[in-house]
Amino acid sequence: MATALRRLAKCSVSARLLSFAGHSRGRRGHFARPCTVVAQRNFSSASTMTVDLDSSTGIAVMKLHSPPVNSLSLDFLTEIAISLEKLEMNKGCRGVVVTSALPKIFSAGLDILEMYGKSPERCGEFWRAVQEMWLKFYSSRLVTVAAINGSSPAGGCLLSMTCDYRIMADNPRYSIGLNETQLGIVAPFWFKDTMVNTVGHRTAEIALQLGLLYSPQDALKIGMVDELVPEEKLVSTATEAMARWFAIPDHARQITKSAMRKPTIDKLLSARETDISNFVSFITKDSIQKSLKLYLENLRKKKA
Ligand SMILES: CCC/C=C/C(=O)SCCNC(=O)CCNC(=O)[C@H](O)C(C)(C)COP(=O)([O-])OP(=O)([O-])OC[C@H]1O[C@@H](n2cnc3c(N)ncnc32)[C@H](O)[C@@H]1OP(=O)([O-])[O-]
Repeated sequence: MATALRRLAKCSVSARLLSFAGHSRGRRGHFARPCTVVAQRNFSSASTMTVDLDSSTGIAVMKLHSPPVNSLSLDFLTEIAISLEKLEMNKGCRGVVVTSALPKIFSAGLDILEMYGKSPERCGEFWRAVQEMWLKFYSSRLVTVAAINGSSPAGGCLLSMTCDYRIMADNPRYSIGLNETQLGIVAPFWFKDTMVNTVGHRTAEIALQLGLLYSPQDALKIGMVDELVPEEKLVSTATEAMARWFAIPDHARQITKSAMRKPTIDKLLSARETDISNFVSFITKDSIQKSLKLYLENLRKKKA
């Protein structure tokens, strides 16, 4: 299953390059044949998520469902990327709302168990999937709205920041931010760039160094999220928000999105392999493995 998913994901990379307005030719200078995707009105992609496309509105709702905390493992990242790819290739789809099917948690971020005690090869494979998920969302032709219905640390925050618009449930028990330094690890340059593009350089500098997690109210103040609503109104508000974006001709909006995001995307595309080897040599260091072990133990103690 995992191998099949990853094979499909490779096909998906080519499709992303084909589908994104403004730069449809891949960096390697060739067109690859897109994957064949059967358009469906409503479909479930896998047990770890549901994707429902309303063909009357063109809005798909992607609900993440990987208990206990929607942590982003290699397989889950691959499934998310493939699901977005299928929607990209469906002409009836114009926008996607990303949310969680789990109570209180949007996503706990990258699966720490994918970074702890794993072989360098596996770490490299995992990191490529993280990159792929980011590339796919950040360059999506679709209008993407994150409906953040729970805590969203680190990679969860990153996923939401790849979207065009973020709406969070107004619950002070939830938090959001890039807290990597609290784990003794470092957000790579493209996490940092996404944060800078979202909240500005100075705020990102403080937030990243201190690994800050913000309450929804504070996240709204710094522009990490765009709107707060009561939790029960989250998905309906997200679909309403979508109408503002749909009112703009798709091609004009897509080319503008590309112009805003292309330099950040190109920076990763031109350094993908180096970024993977940097990650692998960093994460497999004894000192970093010790930090992760300690963090995992603390998570478990907190639970006990
Ligand atoms: C360079 C790299 C960049 C890195 C980027 C990242 O995203 S780094 C990621 C940074 N992410 C973070 O720092 C977030 C850390 N997580 C949290 O802060 C909290 O879990 C929570 C607020 C998300 C949910 O609180 P809650 O009280 O509702 O739930 P709970 O706390 O009781 O956890 C339930 C179970 O899930 C487990 N588990 C949790 N997260 C992860 C994970 N990411 N992965 C794997 N497992 C995880 C937890 O150990 C426990 O397992 P057990 O004991 O049942 O075997």
